[in-house]
Amino acid sequence: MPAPAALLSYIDAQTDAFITRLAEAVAIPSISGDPAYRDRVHDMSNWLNAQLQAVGVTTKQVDLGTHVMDGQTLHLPPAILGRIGEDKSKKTVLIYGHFDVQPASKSDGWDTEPFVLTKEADGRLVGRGSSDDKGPVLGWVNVLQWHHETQTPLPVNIVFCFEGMEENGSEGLDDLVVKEKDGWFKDVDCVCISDNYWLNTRTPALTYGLRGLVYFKINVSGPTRDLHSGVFGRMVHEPMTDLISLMSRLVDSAGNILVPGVDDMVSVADNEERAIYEKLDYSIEDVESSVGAKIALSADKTQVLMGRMRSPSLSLHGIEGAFSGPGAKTVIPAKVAGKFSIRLVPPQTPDSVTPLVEAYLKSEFAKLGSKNSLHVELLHDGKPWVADYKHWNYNAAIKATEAIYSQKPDLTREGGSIPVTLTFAETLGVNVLLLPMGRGDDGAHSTNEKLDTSNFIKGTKLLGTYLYEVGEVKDS
Ligand SMILES: C[C@H](N)C(=O)N[C@@H](Cc1c[nH]cn1)C(=O)O
Ligand SMILES: [Zn+2]
Ligand SMILES: [Zn+2]
Repeated sequence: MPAPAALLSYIDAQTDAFITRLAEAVAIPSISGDPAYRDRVHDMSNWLNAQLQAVGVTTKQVDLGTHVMDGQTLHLPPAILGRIGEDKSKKTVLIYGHFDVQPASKSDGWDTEPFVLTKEADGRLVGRGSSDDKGPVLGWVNVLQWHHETQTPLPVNIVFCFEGMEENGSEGLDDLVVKEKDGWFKDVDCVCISDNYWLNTRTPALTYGLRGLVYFKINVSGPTRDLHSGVFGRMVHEPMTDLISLMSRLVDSAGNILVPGVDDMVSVADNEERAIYEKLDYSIEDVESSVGAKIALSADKTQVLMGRMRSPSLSLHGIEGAFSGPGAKTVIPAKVAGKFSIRLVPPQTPDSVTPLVEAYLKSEFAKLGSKNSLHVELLHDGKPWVADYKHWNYNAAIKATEAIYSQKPDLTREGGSIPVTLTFAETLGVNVLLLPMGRGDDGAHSTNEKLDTSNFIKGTKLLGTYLYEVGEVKDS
């Protein structure tokens, strides 16, 4: 049965109400990576839990214990497990999403307040989390609302798993999935995650791969306090000088990873594999308009796409403890910490890459002849994931996309990471599908993050239609 026409017209009619609900969600600054905002992530868990209950979902909030961040012991935000439908004749879909967000402040260069959802004249809904991942999570709630109000049974049983630590390594969630394998997650037939983006701004996508991640912090320390550069400059080893030197040895300007062995783990694409990327609807203009500058690493679109989808990448993120304020402070910082991460692709794993990075940093540091101290920390990690896109779960999503967008979706691999994806696939032994709602230029993790109203509304219809297509699947 296709999605009922009444559901689709209800979604259109509720556009303003759905945007108002998204605005409420965006207004809660649920930044998981900043201890100062941890209570707000808890608030967000409570808010979403109430929204789910209001549309008929049975839920429980699960305490995931504590963890240490920046030297502080913090309570992890409770995950939300939900369930609606217990009909043994129907398939059971596990839906995952996250309600935490990346940090954002106006001073980063936002044109509007990041935690005030602002509707632009062209339909863009601008605000932190609009696309990653509050809009998609609320897409599911929107679909349930019609079923609840009209007392229409769902075409499938749904199990939900929503978390508030995805942007920081999904701490505690893997253990919960393993623990609930034969409990809450018993009978799950497939997984659907809406937490990534189309490749471009035109073509809907289904995603069958994610890169993994190892995120490092390299601490360099020396003096017991910050020093005056006029008094101590050229008298002592300076931590920042050592750190910059180390960080400059990690990656070159063409994106090559300089840690020996890391790039070599990945085979070169043959012609058959290149053809997959050649066929995708993408151009150098797409990447350059998304980033707002003509800075693509190559003029060859296939090369650029493979850089994101099937190659590892190393990015330098920042330096804690470095002077970054206005003015010209003549300080020698006493201790600094550089942060960088490597996105991993098969066959790389955190276990195979981490020792190479640690050994390289230690040997390069030794070459500096510095008397400062180096301490390398792995902050979090996740394995890469690739799925079988010939599975019925993908066929259902292809049909749903054609029904809503009258277009065949691109089949993509995502450059980002969602650590729990592989855990679902391996622990539950089921197929996982990524069904993105937003466009490639949404600016997730960036300033002025947005979700287009049309993507929010059509994306809601897509999620609903996908459930009806899964409900139609007869085999396995
Ligand atoms: C793709 C997903 N929406 C996402 O943004 N994932 C994050 C996960 C992460 C890991 N460490 C910090 N964040 C990402 O890929 O960066
Ligand atoms: Zn996300
Ligand atoms: Zn994210």
